[in-house]
Amino acid sequence: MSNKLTLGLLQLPVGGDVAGNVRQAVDSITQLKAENPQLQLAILPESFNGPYAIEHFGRHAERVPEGRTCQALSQLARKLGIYIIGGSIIERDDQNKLYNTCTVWAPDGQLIGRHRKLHLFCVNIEPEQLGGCQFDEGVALTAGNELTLVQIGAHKVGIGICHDKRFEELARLYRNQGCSMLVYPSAFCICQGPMHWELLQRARATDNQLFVITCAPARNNMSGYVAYGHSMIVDPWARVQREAGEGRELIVETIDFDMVDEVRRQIPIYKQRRLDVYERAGADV
Ligand SMILES: O=C(O)CCC(=O)C(=O)O
Repeated sequence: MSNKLTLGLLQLPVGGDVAGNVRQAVDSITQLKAENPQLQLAILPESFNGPYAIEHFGRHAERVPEGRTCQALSQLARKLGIYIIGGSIIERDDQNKLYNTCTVWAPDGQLIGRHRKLHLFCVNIEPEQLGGCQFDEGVALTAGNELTLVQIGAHKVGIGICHDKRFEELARLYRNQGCSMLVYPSAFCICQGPMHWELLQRARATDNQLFVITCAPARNNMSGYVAYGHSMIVDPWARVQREAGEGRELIVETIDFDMVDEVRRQIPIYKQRRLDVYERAGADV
């Protein structure tokens, strides 16, 4: 049985028109599937339906799964018969709290995962460092409290959103629970992107010996928050298998999960861990 999966990364520009952003996502996924009938999974960027900006979050928030973006993704997944990892949207719950949420849709249109970003993005980087970056999602958003593991075909996939990928503990927990792929819809900015984007992705892959996938918005120099782009597929050897540039780009790639077992067999670090020592030293592993 084939252990392969064909996936698409949609590195799309995001503007202020929510309906237009959703239409663009639907049209682009439809086009990708028409040109690549073998496509099984489409992945969208963080905040793909509205600007990634504190003052915008409340304006384009919606209920999950009743909201318009969610319904569009559900119908599209069913129509095309594919999985969709729906980047992220701003979710509003019944207590009016807002979350940065990734929804995951099965080929029958059912919602099979809802990940509320666990680690809210909060940095204050001074301008001397590549122009600097100040952001505090906690001003507007509430953090999630759950891991989100979904089944894509035969494969267990762990979901995180952008800043979540800085936290090795989360990736380790997913690995412990049997994941062979981690997906992080993301939107690093042009300050931290050059320093940490690829490094973090390859680090998570090296530690856990699995595929690590990111999908980012296209760069737009006119927006308040300038995204770095560079959507990327890193394989379980921690090699960059595919990488987008900065602009709008649709990537289709087939990944082979046999590689996960191959790496784990040849470099068996998981079995070599000294849990006895770590536990004695106080680690919660
Ligand atoms: O962790 C970072 O440096 C960037 C994170 C980010 O942009 C986000 O979480 O949206």
